[in-house]
Amino acid sequence: MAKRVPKSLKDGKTTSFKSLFNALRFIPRFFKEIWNVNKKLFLLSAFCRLIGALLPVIILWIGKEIIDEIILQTSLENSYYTKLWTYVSIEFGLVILSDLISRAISLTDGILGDQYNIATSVTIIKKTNQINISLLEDSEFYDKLERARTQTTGRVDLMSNILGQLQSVISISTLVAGLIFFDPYLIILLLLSIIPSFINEIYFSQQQYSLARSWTSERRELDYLRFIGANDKTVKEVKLFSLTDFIVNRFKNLSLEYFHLNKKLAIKRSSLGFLFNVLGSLSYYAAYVFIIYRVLSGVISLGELTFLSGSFNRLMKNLQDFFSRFTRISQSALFLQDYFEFIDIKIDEKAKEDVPLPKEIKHGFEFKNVRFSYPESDQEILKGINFTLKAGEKMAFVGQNGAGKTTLTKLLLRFYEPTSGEVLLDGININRFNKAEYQTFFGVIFQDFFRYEFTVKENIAVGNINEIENQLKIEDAANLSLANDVVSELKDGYNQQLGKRFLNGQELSGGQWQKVALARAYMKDANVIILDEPTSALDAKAESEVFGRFIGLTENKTSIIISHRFSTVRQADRILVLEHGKVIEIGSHQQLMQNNGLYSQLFSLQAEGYK
Ligand SMILES: Nc1ncnc2c1ncn2[C@@H]1O[C@H](COP(=O)(O)OP(=O)(O)OP(=O)(O)O)[C@@H](O)[C@H]1O
Repeated sequence: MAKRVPKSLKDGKTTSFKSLFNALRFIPRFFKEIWNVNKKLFLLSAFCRLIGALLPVIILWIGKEIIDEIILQTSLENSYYTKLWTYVSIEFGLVILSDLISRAISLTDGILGDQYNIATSVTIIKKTNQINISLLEDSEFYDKLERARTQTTGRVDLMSNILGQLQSVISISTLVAGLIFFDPYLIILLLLSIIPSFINEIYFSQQQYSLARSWTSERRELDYLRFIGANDKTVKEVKLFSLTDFIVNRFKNLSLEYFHLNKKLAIKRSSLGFLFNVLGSLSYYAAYVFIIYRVLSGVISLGELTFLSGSFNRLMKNLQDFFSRFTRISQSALFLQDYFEFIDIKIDEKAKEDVPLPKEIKHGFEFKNVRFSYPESDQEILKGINFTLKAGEKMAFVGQNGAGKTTLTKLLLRFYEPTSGEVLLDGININRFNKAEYQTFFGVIFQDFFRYEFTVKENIAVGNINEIENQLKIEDAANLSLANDVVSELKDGYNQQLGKRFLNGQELSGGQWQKVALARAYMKDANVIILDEPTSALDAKAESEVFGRFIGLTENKTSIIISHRFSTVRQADRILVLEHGKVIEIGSHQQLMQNNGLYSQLFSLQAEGYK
């Protein structure tokens, strides 16, 4: 982990008000997405909110009529209560309707939110798959991905808040209209009561978001520390090396720093918030006294008093909600910006994919003066590579750790582009083929293959997921990689859950996992098979058997094997020896042994070890 530069709110990296408001421009696009997710439900939610917005003022009005009616009837000699009971029944009906509407709103919001959540998660997974691997290794990009991935609840809240805001606007307008109708001066008191706390809210929420955003990579580090500190995969080493204190201290130091900054902000926000609220209550009571005074002087009725004080109270609450929701909206809109910026990342602008992919390889691949450095690294890993891999040839890559063997295959697979030089397939630069189609040419098992915590069957089928229901093919693949031996020992056979994360999961040994992963390479009828140290964890007998089967099966197939085991390597048609990013030898086992170069030295060294 790189050394971290501590951040505070004063480090100039805070998000400005301008960017906060700027983020609001994504809202129409956001609603278009929600609309596309479920049009009917969206309309229903909007309709409920419209009704919900009009109800408060109607209920207050009916309340006023009830009180005025009571006063009127008590002053009459012959009382007549039908009108009064009608008003009471209407108010009762409206209160029930109001409850129904608010429940309907939270229900529709919940369902819409869940559906939108699913849709965005799917978009993020698909987008991540389209993005160039080199970009995935960029830490700034990783932060963006992290924010897009983790802030789904922020986006769902945003929807409720915006719809709630529209509802508030209608409610506020009707209440203000009522207030203006009776006493326009009350509006001034109302504004006085609300504006200071609004400024307080908006200022602090912007500060809080800035803090959270500038700490994205530290929060990622905290997650990572939590992961290595409490995880079945790392527990052995953590215990054995007594790493718990080291991890705990690192976690504590980092999280306490964040906690203190956050605490400082929260305390400031609450204290100022309290002061401004006192100001709000003062204005409310000033308005109340003003209204009572007008009742006492006979200008307005008692019913109107209840209506006005009720309206004022509600308006104050609605405006408070409106403003605090406004800050929440602009804050979550920043999360929205992260999401849209992520899904808008342009994919492979440079590629001119203008040549159709051949059905099969005629001549082979050629590396021409290929040089390569990893993005954001000055170190040149491949330094002018020239060689051909002929159609149908079995080639082995040999060399010491870090020589560049895996990197060579990554360029062949177009995970990265050469810094200079080119890779050709039958004389055509591989960049000119559609990348996704081109990659289907290959069946690859990487050195760091992934151990999916799925069933055995699914673990094998990931090599060609379209064939997941083809049990015969899965079993054939398992036979070739010796995974069938592993399966026969498992309680649930091919349906055995692997790993320890889920119920009834069974962990495998390193070699057993490798056999299962190797079966993936046989699942598709690939033109080229690449095996990067496929047998490193297998015992000698299993390795020789696996490799024998591989040779037999791939007789006419182009293949690359990366291995440190010379018993495997020697069976290849040709062997390419890499040292410090350069090809220093290439030829058959016999030729290289006669050369007496690095290959023959390494071979003899290993043979010595077996004597
Ligand atoms: N994603 C990456 N970003 C930056 N440097 C990398 C990356 N992957 C590998 N390297 C560097 O590239 C060099 C070559 O790595 P590569 O994995 O190709 O070696 P290799 O010959 O396959 O080694 P091994 O036998 O240990 O698997 C190493 O120095 C490594 O540190």
